[in-house]
Amino acid sequence: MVLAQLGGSISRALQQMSNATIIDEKVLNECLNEITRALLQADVQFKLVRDMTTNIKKIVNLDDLAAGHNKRRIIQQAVFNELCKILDPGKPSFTPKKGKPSVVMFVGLQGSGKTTTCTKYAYYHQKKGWKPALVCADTFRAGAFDQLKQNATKAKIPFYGSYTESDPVRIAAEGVETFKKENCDLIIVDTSGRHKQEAALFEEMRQVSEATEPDLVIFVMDSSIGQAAFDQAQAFKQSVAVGAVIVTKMDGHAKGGGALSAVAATKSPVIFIGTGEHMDEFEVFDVKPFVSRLLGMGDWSGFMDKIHEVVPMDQQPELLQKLSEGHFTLRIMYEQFQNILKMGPIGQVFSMLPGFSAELMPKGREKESQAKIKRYMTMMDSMTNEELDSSNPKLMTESRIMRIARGSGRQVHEVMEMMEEYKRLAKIWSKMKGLKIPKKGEMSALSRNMNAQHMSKVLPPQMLKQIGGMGGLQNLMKQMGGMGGMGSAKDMMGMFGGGDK
Ligand SMILES: Nc1nc2c(ncn2[C@@H]2O[C@H](COP(=O)(O)OP(=O)(O)OP(=O)(O)O)[C@@H](O)[C@H]2O)c(=O)[nH]1
Repeated sequence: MVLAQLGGSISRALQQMSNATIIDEKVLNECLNEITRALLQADVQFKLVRDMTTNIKKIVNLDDLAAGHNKRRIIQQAVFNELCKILDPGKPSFTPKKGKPSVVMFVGLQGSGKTTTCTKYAYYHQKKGWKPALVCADTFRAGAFDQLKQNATKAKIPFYGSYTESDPVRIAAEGVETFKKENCDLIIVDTSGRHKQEAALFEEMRQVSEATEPDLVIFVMDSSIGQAAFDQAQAFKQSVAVGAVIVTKMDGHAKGGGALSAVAATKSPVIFIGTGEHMDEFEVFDVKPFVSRLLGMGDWSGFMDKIHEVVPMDQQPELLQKLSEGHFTLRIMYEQFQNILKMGPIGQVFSMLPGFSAELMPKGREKESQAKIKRYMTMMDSMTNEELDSSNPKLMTESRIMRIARGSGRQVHEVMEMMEEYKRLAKIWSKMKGLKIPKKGEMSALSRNMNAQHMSKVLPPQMLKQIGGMGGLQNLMKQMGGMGGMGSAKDMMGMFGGGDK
């Protein structure tokens, strides 16, 4: 994840500081020096880093902190606030309203991902019932119109452009006019990529803006933008009224600090992030959860949303009932695997938990574990209903195992390995036996039933250790209660137990 390394370094600096018996000025300075180094290494602009550390020092007055105050928490909070301030200047951007025509113009450096992002933005709104349209005012890059046309056609979004007209101002104005007449409520204007050194192109961008009178100008920026980020972004802001930012390619491994600087230069909030080349790899951006995850402080609301997204509430009681009776079948394991795959990268989900940073989850291992899950599912596809619904592994005789291996095109030892995995999970789940199941509509009661003791029994030891042992777990559960109760123990354990092995 972009910025993961930065987040990891900052978390480590804070951790080191909290290991000190007394936090005095010297310890604080050392910690801030570490944080400064991490920010500079990640390409954050020097002035921004200096301002940030000055502000932290101003907020954290060690003399004023009464004994007993959790100094680490206060410092961590100050770092958190400063990073949030960079990504969100405090004033929200213009938000288009459904049914009311708005013009949104996209600008940015060459290759930043504008054309791709325009379509993602249109598609996102189309799915929510808007009537978007795309105008290609990029006459500079050969193929830009074709690219937009192709994307728009795929998403069934109307588009406007020309192979012959070379004046982008004219195309933009005509396109906007056309779509206004067609009652489109979100008219998106894609422009050519340009650098601040290209004065003529900047003048052209200003003219496109003048001709189309956009309600919102979005600055699209590639997360791998380096040290030059601040000046480039500032140049855009000075020429057109940039009101929001979209950071693309957040799925890569860029250092990402340049993007932080560029956002600061535009004094505009980040509203979406691009997380892949596909149309739906596009997410609404929320500053606090993002920074929280970055610093390994967790994102409870995101975590809960993800869980509810994967298993709808109405499907949970039935499963819990079976588990409380001690019936962990292969079919349940299959469904668990389906949930895990639906949930997307496990690392991303774990990074929402306090104490876990995305950095901790090696990408390679994640791919491997997903491939394994898919392999197991293929083998289970060759099983009979009776086998899937039984919780008696003895049913799986040698001849059945050979049959399943043949049917799924896998090796016998692989089927046996899958059965071992089933037994391991069944053992973990057997500890759920006797759990009191809340009635429908009483799901939050589950969080009361599910005490830390119960949880500690089912979590893999290394996971429990990372959470901070029993104490950490109790804290975690307390926070869960504060967030309205855990959605389902099944989901939580499904991920811990079945996800990352
Ligand atoms: N991995 C990844 N790739 C992306 C993302 N957004 C865009 N891209 C890729 O980045 C490349 C450039 O994207 P374009 O949309 O063509 O960029 P552009 O800003 O319109 O380019 P110019 O018109 O030359 O300025 C393409 O290969 C896209 O598929 C993203 O979020 N993640």
